Amino acid sequence: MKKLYSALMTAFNDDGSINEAGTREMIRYNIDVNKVDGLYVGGSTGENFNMSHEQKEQVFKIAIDEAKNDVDLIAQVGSLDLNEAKYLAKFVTDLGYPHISAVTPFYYNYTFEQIKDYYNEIVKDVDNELIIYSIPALTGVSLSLDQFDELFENPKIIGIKYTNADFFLLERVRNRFPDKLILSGFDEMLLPALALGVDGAIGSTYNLNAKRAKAEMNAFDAGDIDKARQLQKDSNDLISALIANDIYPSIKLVFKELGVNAGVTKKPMAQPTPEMIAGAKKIYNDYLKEN
Ligand SMILES: CC(=O)N[C@H](C=O)[C@@H](O)[C@H](O)[C@H](O)CO
Ligand SMILES: CC(=O)C(=O)O
Repeated sequence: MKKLYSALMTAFNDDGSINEAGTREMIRYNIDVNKVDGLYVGGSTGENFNMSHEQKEQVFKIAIDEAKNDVDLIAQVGSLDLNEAKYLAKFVTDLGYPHISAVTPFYYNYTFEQIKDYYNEIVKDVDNELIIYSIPALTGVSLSLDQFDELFENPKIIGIKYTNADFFLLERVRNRFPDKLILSGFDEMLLPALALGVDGAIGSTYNLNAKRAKAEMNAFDAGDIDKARQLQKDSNDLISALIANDIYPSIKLVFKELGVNAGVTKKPMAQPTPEMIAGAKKIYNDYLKEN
């Protein structure tokens, strides 16, 4: 069975502090209504790279406290501060997170040797398994097939969250590492990723659209490609509208239409404008009301 994970959002108050109740509401909605298989905590969608260290700890605590063992949990602990990444890897492992993940270190154009050292350091002192978070469009770091192979020499590194539109590389990765966990990261390209044999998907829009994505996975597994394509088309109408309205703040605004207090994004992410709020209402009415 392929797994579907929502990339958990963090509900913020207007002053940039964490809205704990709202964050818990989103976790519950994902578990109780979306019925996702898991949550990816502290990723891009969670605005991890906007947060203070204390806020990262707070979110990791809230998520596991609310989700308990109801769904799988992956904690993204990667940081430009390797000591922080190592600390958080231990912190979430002690909290009981079954998996960790770490973004490729970015900004300084590290060599592959330095990137490899970063990953080996993060897992060295923790009894946990790590999923590489590869997102070249945001990090500028593209790993090659041979480089993934070298990272996988460490048995604690078990998979890739593959947020990359390079499907040639995805095919090469899938077939070179049949036993590794490959999770697709671009929601709008779920169907081609399924065709190449990914084990599941993690994404921001599953917060709102998990049922359709699950139905698409099921249609694909049943060999009903026409149905899967129709569902991907419907999803992409929604995803296009969310992107045009500014995706992260808009997912939170649509959550409000669903009765979930998702708070706002943290500055410098966009704060809601009247146009954005109207846009989110329209997205809800056009694509989600009947769901
Ligand atoms: C940067 C980012 O948010 N990536 C997400 C996951 O990897 C995706 O879920 C996208 O938000 C989504 O596919 C829309 O492009
Ligand atoms: C999956 C993705 O969106 C994230 O890192 O949040």
